Amino acid sequence: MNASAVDPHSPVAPPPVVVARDLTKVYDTGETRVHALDGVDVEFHRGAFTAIMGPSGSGKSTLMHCLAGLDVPTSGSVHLGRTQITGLRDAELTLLRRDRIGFIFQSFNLLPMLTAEQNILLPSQIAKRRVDKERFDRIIDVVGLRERLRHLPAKLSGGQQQRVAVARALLNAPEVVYADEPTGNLDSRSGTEVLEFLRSSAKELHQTIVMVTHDPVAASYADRVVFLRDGRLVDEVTEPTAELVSQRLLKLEEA
Ligand SMILES: Nc1ncnc2c1ncn2[C@@H]1O[C@H](COP(=O)(O)OP(=O)(O)OP(=O)(O)O)[C@@H](O)[C@H]1O
Repeated sequence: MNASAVDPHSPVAPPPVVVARDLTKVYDTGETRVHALDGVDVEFHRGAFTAIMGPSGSGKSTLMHCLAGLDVPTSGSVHLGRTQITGLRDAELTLLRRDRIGFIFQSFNLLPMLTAEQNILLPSQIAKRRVDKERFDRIIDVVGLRERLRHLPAKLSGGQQQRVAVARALLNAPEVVYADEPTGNLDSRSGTEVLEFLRSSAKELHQTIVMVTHDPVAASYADRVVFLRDGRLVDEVTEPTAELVSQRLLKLEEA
């Protein structure tokens, strides 16, 4: 069965992969206190592809950073599986991010002197992790990089570079992949390729993906879109279309 089709409210549904409870983040700059997150409760289930949207300054990046252990919330909790990541020490967080979370950024963050293949394998080498050859081959074929494995990043298009970054993030089958504006630097054709790949890896590899985006078209590839305003989760759409997402976003910006 397709894991993304699991009803999360069913009594036999598996527990969510990521759970945030009453998450707050206050930035105190001396003169002002900004409530970047103001009591956010959210869950992400295995194989779900979720987009986080909201007007500029609504707290999207702060939420993703707190979920991923890149930033520490002022209060509230975040669990990844059974691990409560809020409260972990820096060294423990570093290992957790390395071993259990995948990251995709707007800038592809590839090392220029390494080939596509070497870039994809690098995190596993650093972590001294055995590479699952079958998964490697499957991912390479799904992202369509077979003919490009020996190329340096400079010889690849932007879309191909981002596909290398996506393959790198997925290779270790992390419990969750966080993607921060993954198509922000891509032309629309390359962006579509990357989004289609993210969608198929959620559906076919049951990969849990959480993506921050400003783009309603990008968000329409997700199964669910959650909307933030002023640090609060205020709306949600399942099976989104770009039109529906645009309308909801417009409503938030006008409110
Ligand atoms: N380091 C910081 N110090 C002070 N205020 C901050 C800091 N980081 C973020 N903020 C504030 O917190 C709020 C949420 O910021 P955040 O970057 O999470 O929003 P966003 O929705 O990701 O915005 P954008 O869409 O513009 O990237 C904003 O008001 C922002 O100014």
